[in-house]
Amino acid sequence: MLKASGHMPSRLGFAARLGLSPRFHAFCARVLGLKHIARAEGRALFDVVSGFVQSQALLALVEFRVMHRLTDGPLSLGDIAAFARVPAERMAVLLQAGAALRLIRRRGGLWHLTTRGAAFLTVPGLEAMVRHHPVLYRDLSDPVAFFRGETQPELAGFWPYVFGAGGAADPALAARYSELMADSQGLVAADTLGLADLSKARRLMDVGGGTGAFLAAVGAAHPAAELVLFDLPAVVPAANARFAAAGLAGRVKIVPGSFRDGALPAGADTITLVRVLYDHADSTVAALLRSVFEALPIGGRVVVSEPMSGGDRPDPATDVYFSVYTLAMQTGRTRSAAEITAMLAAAGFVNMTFCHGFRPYVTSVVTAERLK
Ligand SMILES: CC(C)=CCC/C(C)=C/CC/C(C)=C/C=C/C(C)=C/C=C/C=C(C)/C=C/C=C(C)/C=C/C=C(C)/C=C/CC(C)(C)O
Ligand SMILES: C[S@@+](CC[C@H](N)C(=O)[O-])C[C@H]1O[C@@H](n2cnc3c(N)ncnc32)[C@H](O)[C@@H]1O
Repeated sequence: MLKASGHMPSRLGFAARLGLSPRFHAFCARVLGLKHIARAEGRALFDVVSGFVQSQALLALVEFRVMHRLTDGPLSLGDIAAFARVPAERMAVLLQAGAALRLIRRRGGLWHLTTRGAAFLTVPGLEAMVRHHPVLYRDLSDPVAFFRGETQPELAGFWPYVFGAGGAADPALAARYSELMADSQGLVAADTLGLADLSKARRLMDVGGGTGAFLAAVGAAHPAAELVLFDLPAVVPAANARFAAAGLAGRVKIVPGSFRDGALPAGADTITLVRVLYDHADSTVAALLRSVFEALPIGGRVVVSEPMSGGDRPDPATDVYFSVYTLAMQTGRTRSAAEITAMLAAAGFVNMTFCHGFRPYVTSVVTAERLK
C-alpha cells in the first residue's frame, strides 16, 4: 500500500503525484466538480479491472444463444433457463449482467433484445470473432509469463499462414480462417472505401485478399475497375464462387501465389494490403512493401488498411486488443501510422497520407505513391 506524499518519487509528474496521494483522493471526494471527475475516473478504472468478466458474460450469452432467441420476441426467465439448460437462479445473474451491458433488457417480466444486442448480431463476423476469443483468453491466462515470452500461445496455431505459405497448405484449415476473415471484412471494406478514394484505380490488385470479400466491395463501388486477387493457393479457390455470385467473374483475375516466394504480378496501378501487414514481422513487411513497389508503375499507389496503434497517442482499442492479439500470434505487430509510413518510405514510396479510421478498431488507412 502506498503512503501519502512523503514517499513519492520526485521525478513523477504532478498529476500522477496527486493520484498517488490518499489525502488528495479524500479532498476530491469532498469538493463539488472534483467529486465528479474522481467518480468518472473510478468508473473508468473499474471497467479496466473488470473488462474480462464483461467479455466472458458476453461469450456465455452468445453460446447460450440468448440474443438469437430474443430476435423471435420476448421470453421469460424460465424459457431462457430451460433452453440453455441452466438453473434459473444462475441464468437470472447472467441476464442481469446482459442487461447491465445493455445487450438485453427486462420489461413487464419478460426479457427483450435491445438495439445494442441486435447490432451485435448484425455486425458481420462479430459473433464469430467473439466465439474464437477463448483461444486468446487461454493464451492470456498467465499474463506475466505471456509478456515475458515464456508461453507457447495457441493463437499462433490458429492462423497457420503467418508462419509461411506452407502453413496454409491444408485447404480445410485455410477455409476456416478465410471464412472468419471474409465474415469480418464487411465493416473493414466499408471503412476502407470511405477513407481511401479508389475512384482513379483502373486495375486494382488486392494482395493477401483472402477469398475476395474486399474486391467484391471494390467491384460494386467502382464498376469500371479491373480487379486482381493475389493470395495463397490454398485460399483463393473459394473466391470463384463469391465473384460468380457478385457477377464479377469477368472482371477479376485470380493469381495464386506467395508474396514470400518471389515477385508480385505487375500491371496494377493500385495495390491494396488489407489486414495483411500486421500479421507479419518487420523483415517480412519490408520485403513485401519492396515487392509492391516493384510491381507498381510510376504513378502507382499502395493502400494499407488495418487497425493501427495510436503511437504517441495510445488508442484504448487498438493498443490493447490488436497489439496483444498480434503479439500472441508471435509473428505479427500492430504498427502505428508513423511506423507504416516509415516502412513505406524505406521501400521507396513518397506522398504518404494517413486517414485515421472513423472506427480505429475496424481500420485506418495509409496510402503512398511510387513516383520514380
Ligand atoms: C431507435 C432507438 C431506440 C435507438 C436508436 C439509437 C441508434 C441510432 C442506435 C444505432 C444502432 C446501430 C446501427 C448500431 C451499430 C453498431 C455497429 C455497427 C457496431 C459495430 C461494432 C464493431 C465491433 C465491435 C468490431 C469488433 C471487431 C473485432 C473484435 C475484430 C477483430 C479482428 C481480428 C481479431 C482480426 C484478426 C486478423 C489477424 C489474424 C490479426 O490477421
Ligand atoms: C488477416 S488475412 C486478411 C484477408 C483479407 N485481406 C481481409 O482483410 O479479410 C491475411 C491474408 O493474407 C494472406 N497471406 C498470408 N501470407 C501470404 C503470402 N505469403 N502470400 C500471399 N498471401 C498471404 C492470408 O492467406 C490471408 O488471406
